[in-house]
Amino acid sequence: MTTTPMKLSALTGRTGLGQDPEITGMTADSRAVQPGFLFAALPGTKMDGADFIPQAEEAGAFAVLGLPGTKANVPVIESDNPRLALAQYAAKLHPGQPALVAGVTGTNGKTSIARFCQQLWGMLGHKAGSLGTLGAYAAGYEYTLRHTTPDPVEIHQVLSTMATLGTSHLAMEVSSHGLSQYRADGVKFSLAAFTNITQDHLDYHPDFDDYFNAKKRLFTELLPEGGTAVVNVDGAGSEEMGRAIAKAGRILFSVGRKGADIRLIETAPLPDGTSLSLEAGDTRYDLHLPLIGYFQAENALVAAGLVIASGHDIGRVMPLLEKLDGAPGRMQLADELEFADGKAGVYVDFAHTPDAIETALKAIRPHAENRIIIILGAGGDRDNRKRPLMGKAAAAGADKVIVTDDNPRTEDPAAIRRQVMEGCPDAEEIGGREAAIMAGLKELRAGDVLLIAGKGHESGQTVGTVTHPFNDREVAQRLVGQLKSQNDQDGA
Ligand SMILES: CC(=O)N[C@H]1[C@@H](OP(=O)(O)OP(=O)(O)OC[C@H]2O[C@@H](n3ccc(=O)[nH]c3=O)[C@H](O)[C@@H]2O)O[C@H](CO)[C@@H](O)[C@@H]1O[C@H](C)C(=O)N[C@@H](C)C(=O)N[C@H](CCC(=O)O)C(=O)O
Ligand SMILES: Nc1ncnc2c1ncn2[C@@H]1O[C@H](COP(=O)(O)OP(=O)(O)OP(=O)(O)O)[C@@H](O)[C@H]1O
Ligand SMILES: N[C@H](CCC[C@H](N)C(=O)O)C(=O)O
Ligand SMILES: [Mg+2]
Repeated sequence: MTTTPMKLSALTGRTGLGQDPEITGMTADSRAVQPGFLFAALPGTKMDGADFIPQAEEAGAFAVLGLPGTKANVPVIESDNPRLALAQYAAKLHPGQPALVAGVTGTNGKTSIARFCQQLWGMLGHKAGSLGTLGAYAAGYEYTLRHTTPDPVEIHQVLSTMATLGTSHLAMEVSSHGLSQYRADGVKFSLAAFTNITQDHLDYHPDFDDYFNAKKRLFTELLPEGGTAVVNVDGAGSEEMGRAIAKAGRILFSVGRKGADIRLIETAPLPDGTSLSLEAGDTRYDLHLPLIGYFQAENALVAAGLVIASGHDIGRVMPLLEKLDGAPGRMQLADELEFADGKAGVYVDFAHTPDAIETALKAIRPHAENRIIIILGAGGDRDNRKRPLMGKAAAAGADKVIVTDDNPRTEDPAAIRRQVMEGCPDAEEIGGREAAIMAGLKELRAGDVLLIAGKGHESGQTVGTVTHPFNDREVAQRLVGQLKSQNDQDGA
């Protein structure tokens, strides 16, 4: 990571500050202040950062950034939008980023697309990276993140490190929280992509319009004029987003069934993937995508669109889709149970919104000769209005529903389960996630599929404020192992 200590005046462009200390770092958390730091006193959702100015000064802050009227004993930089100012200053203090950064937003599909872009660029010979829910990755570099779109200081520390390592292409997820909190406003985007918008995060956004408008910022404010925006035209909200993009003078690259640039003509499920027939210009491509589920095809096309818009020939990019690996925990086959008359697949998926539950169940249906059993819960301290809708989508698309705990966080797990079950009153309720997975496995017969939804790649389950190790795939594999050895013993 590059940090360029700067005089406060040079960093902020402000003069007449009285003192002009050299700033060596910055943070919005008083607990992370070190001598020489600028402390950003941000009004938050729970607390007011201005209340922590004395602690920041005690820890050695040389300056404070805050709303007009902020008082401190060190120089104060007043700003009507201190979050935006923090993002701009972080980009200056930690300079450097991959030359090409593509931002990906939408309710579902961001992580998958970021991962696919990283792989495609890599296959085309670039040093490529991805940043988002799974963490930050580039060749020889892995960094754990607590957020899909981290705070601006962390973003620019990571981007600056990636640039130092020679990363030239980066796909990064830009969440609606990130957009409404200006976390990524210091990033220079060349490209952006939109997947879809359906209900999520209405605990944070006052209404759906606010959620939509936050996502729109990526295209109308962060992507510069003349930049290209790739849109999945089959995604909910894509028409309105497309109009906003065109109105703002950004170039629209559309993919999907009604895509102008890449048109999906036909798709069919295969035992181990999806067949795609596409048209781009006058050329037709018949491909075998090694990923299960139509939604993966949508995401792969958006990724291909970004890579083509980054300057690669479509004829070179398309065949590479046949080599994509799925993102961890997204419709991933965890294990199989074998019976005398056939097998039953156990899949792990990260569906944690009503639309994703519906989509994931539709995606897996062609792979179930018999029943689909779904295990789901809902995260605590998150949008509670989506819970009954998730339950309803589960009941509509599966043959049997088991409602269990996701990450209850600081909420009462039983109360969350009750809210999910408002949408699926006939579901079986099993609080412990491991017990629920075991019950799901024991239900399986030949031709059935078990879909364990909601936690995907996650390596822990957060109960209260403590995160216990828990990974759906590993737990499922261990329990399948137990069942197999039990069956072997019974059969012996
Ligand atoms: C709702 C939300 O997004 N909150 C984020 C926001 O917190 P906030 O500004 O509201 O914080 P607050 O607790 O009210 O405190 C106000 C200020 O006082 C400061 N403070 C507080 C205590 C103290 O002792 N000293 C101090 O300086 C805080 O650092 C903060 O700057 O800014 C914080 C610092 O960046 C984030 O850690 C925090 O994320 C919370 C923990 C969170 O859970 N966020 C999730 C919902 C989130 O951002 N998710 C998105 C979307 C995921 C997806 O769709 O995939 C993500 O990008 O991950
Ligand atoms: N294009 C899509 N349309 C609808 N559902 C999708 C799509 N892509 C993925 N999904 C569903 O959403 C889940 C999460 O996918 P992914 O992690 O790629 O999305 P995300 O936008 O990064 O999610 P998050 O907001 O949690 O970071 C998948 O496991 C799948 O169930
Ligand atoms: N980035 C998403 C992930 C949710 C995953 C799910 N397992 C949950 O805990 O709700 C969020 O923080 O809302
Ligand atoms: Mg993600």
